[in-house]
Amino acid sequence: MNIFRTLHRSILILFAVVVVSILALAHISISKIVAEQSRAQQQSHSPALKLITEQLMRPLHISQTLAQAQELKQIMANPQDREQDIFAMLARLNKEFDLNFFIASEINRVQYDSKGRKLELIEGKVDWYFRYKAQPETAMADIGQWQNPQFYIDLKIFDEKGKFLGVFGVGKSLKGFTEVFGQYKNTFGYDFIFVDQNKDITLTSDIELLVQGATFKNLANLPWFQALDEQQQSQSLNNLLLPIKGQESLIAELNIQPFDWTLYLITPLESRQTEISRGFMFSIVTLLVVIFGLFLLIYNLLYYFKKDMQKIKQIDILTELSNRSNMNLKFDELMYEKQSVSLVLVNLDNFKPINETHGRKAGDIVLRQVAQMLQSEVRNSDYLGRWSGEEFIILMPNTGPHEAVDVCQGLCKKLSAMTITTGTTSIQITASFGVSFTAIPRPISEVVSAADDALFTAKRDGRNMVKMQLIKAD
Ligand SMILES: Nc1nc2c(ncn2[C@@H]2O[C@H](COP(=O)(O)OP(=O)(O)OP(=O)(O)O)[C@@H](O)[C@H]2O)c(=O)[nH]1
Repeated sequence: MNIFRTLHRSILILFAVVVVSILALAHISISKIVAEQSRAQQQSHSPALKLITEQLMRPLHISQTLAQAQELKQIMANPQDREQDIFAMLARLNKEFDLNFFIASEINRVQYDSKGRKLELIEGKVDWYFRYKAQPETAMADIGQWQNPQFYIDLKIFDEKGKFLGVFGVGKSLKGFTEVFGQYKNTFGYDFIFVDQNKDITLTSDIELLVQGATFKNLANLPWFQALDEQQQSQSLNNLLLPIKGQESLIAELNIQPFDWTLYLITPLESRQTEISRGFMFSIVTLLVVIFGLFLLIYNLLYYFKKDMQKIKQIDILTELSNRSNMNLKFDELMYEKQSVSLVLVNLDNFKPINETHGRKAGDIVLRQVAQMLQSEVRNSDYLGRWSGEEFIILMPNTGPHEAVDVCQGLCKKLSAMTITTGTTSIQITASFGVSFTAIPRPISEVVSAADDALFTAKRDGRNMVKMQLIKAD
């Protein structure tokens, strides 16, 4: 049946739509997760870069710029005569940049700082100076002054002829760093560990790892680093996923070129998971809403198909009139309501020869046009249906048999006057009518049987006429 094919096809199309939607949404969800993941990745890096720029690069940049100044080189070439100028310059810089500055002179082996202090650079006593002097690097970052630890950037100063004049340095209290790190940790949930070329932890957001006294903690002593195998320890730790302090954490590694320091950015996955899962949940909810929407659509379509099929089941396909079973139901309804009914059987005369002469298709056209004509002519209160092959039935509620006969006379006349055209041929038809009546509830078979008798009489008496047969007991 066509309806089944249509239903089948629609379900297949819907199924395809559902599958395509799920695939599309899955794709979108994955893209979202990846985007979220990348965003979280970037978000974790960008504040770190900002921190490096503000806290490390700025002092470096300031000191590098100042180290180029002729005034500094002149003072450092002749420090013993210009001590006042040195202190005045350092105090001025301190005021301007809010950093501690110092000059360590090679000429008189004295260190001057912006707080107005002087310190003799004696070998064996002031370690850093002689250690640094011996190294080839011209810029170095270090932690010193252990009573109040400072982060230092030291630059070697040379005169025009390349003679070593000493060191110009910028210092920043470690306390300031700890505060900034604390803020970053609260906002972004991650830890910083800066290590120098010896893997000594110079700056960190983890207070437990901060330098104590004059001793640095070393990366190699941290439990999570020790848990790595030798190969991992010697390679980059970038993108390693490790349990650190009981939390799965992702490590990002950044090299800070000018000092040959390395920054390890440790992000506990939990902080990222919340963000990513938020995006993921949104996609899942969207997916469920779409699936639910499609489900509702399919459900409604099936519902309407079912209704349509029920309707189709009650309708004769050729004539589109109510079929026999539907007319049986209508009759039962009228009986249930205790209505009197006239029942009419309308049988086309000599229909077999029409089929034989003009073909069955033409016969179908005749049946369809007769059905249309009868439908337009019966009263609004009447029910018309196809009873069998070339036979129609009319139920006339609350209509006496004589009134029904009158209505049928009119129909009989109209039918005989009808010309049906099928392609090039015109066909004339007539019909015989058998009328019966019931005033009380009865089975349809009894009423139809009486109408059939009347119809037989009409046929026998020459066709194209209306006959009535009442049920004996009435
Ligand atoms: N084209 C067409 N023919 C049908 C259909 N249903 C039944 N018929 C034909 O209707 C014809 C009925 O023939 P008969 O029962 O001999 O009746 P008749 O030729 O009309 O003669 P009377 O009723 O005695 O006037 C048969 O040839 C059936 O094949 C249909 O749906 N379409």
